[in-house]
Amino acid sequence: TRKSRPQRLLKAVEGKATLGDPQSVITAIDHFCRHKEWAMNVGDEKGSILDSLVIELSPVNVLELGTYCGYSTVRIARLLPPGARFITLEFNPDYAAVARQVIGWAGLEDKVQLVEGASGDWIPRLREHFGVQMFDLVFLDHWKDQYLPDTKQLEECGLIQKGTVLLADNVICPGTPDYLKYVRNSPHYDSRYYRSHLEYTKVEDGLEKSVFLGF
Ligand SMILES: Cc1ccc(Cc2cc(O)c(O)c(C(=O)NC/C=C/[C@H]3O[C@@H](n4cnc5c(N)ncnc54)[C@H](O)[C@@H]3O)c2)cc1
Ligand SMILES: [Mg+2]
Repeated sequence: TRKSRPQRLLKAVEGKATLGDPQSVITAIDHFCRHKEWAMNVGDEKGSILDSLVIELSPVNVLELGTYCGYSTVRIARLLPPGARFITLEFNPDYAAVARQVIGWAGLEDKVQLVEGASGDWIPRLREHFGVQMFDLVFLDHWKDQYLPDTKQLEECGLIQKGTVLLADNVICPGTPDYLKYVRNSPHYDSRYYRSHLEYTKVEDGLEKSVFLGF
């Protein structure tokens, strides 16, 4: 059967990137998505905002919701300090399989734990299963209507504590109106919008950074 778009994206990485070189994997994916086939990676423009926030935060415990092909996983993992722990959740087995290979091609498999499953099932189990107490950074990039319920579940499980930074992709396009209203109106979050564009296009989109201030 015809290869899927993620499989074609992986072929582009294998054809163009240098094994063990994360930047070449990022460049190969961006080139593929800009010149061959668009794909819903955070992309180079929003990706550089993500990079600067990861560098500034230097997080020890990171959670990503929605691995897809692993593009943002590689962007984040390549900047993490030694000893950091990075868990990324992906419930589509085909996407997870591609992401494992993309992460492996970047040589970052030792920095990332890709968990195949749904965020709703796994969030309540992260503490006892991985021994993680709280997350310094959560990158939300999965189904847009899942951002709010998953954030509330992370709060309830005590995985969001004072200082935790939530970084949400696509708050304009496709948009996450209920999530945005929640973090912007809540007295427990200090929220800020980083204006950018939908990956590989001129359409407006952006990232929302929300710092949890404690209960
Ligand atoms: C109208 C319109 C359409 C598309 C766009 C363009 C556009 C631009 C973007 O940057 C986008 O992120 C998106 C977008 O829809 N992203 C959804 C991404 C899902 C991935 O996450 C996985 N997943 C979804 N729910 C869960 C879950 N609970 N637990 C674990 N994994 C989950 C899926 O298996 C996918 O791997 C779309 C713009 C406008
Ligand atoms: Mg996105």
